[in-house]
Amino acid sequence: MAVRWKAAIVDLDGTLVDTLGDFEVALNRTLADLDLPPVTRALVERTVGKGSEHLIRSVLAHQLALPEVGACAGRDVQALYEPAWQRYQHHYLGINGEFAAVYEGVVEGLALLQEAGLQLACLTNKPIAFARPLLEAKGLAGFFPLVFGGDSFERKKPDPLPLLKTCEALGTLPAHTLMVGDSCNDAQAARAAGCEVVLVTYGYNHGEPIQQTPALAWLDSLAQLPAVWAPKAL
Ligand SMILES: O=C(O)COP(=O)(O)O
Ligand SMILES: [Mg+2]
Repeated sequence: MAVRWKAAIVDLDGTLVDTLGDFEVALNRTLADLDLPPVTRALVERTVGKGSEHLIRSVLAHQLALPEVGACAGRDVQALYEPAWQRYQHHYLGINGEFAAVYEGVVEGLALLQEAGLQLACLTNKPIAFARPLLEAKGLAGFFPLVFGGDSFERKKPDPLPLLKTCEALGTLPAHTLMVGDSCNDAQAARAAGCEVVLVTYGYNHGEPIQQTPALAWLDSLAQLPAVWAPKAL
């Protein structure tokens, strides 16, 4: 069956790898350094998806507002952001991949995309310095000749710019490039760039059901990708 796309751009966190454990550990070591209480995994799950800067700012705001923390001069998000970002990079790079797992069906799904003749690029909102070693550690780097992070371009998803730039690097038109992601950020960026989008149901979407987000398909596993181009195979 001929596939109408020449390339696929694949998201990382929540689509290829379940990284909530890494986020939780790196954030909680950062918060401990700053003498702030730990976050819950549920808060992390609701907050990831818009890059590390957004994650750190949101978590600091949430923890500083806890009744047990109490107001203290000079301890606001603005003042704590820079030290938090420094500690977070240190801790994240120290554990990158250790508390994370590749989702079932990912290796099979990526192999199916390759067999269908699609070029692959990984496009994540996490910093490129975190993304490359994570893909290496999880045995997925070989699938992706192109990897771009949240700091690779001027703006992050949901802005269409990173998708347009990735299409340029792939040498494909957005209309011939499929986006595979787990959140409304991926879908919004794809729509604005002119790429079709397939969403997985098992990732992180700010606590909202992903089925509310328009997409070509919502898949429980990347191994179901052929159903998108050959619906009768289901
Ligand atoms: O770091 C994040 O915010 C999530 O990144 P993602 O784009 O790979 O889902
Ligand atoms: Mg994601």
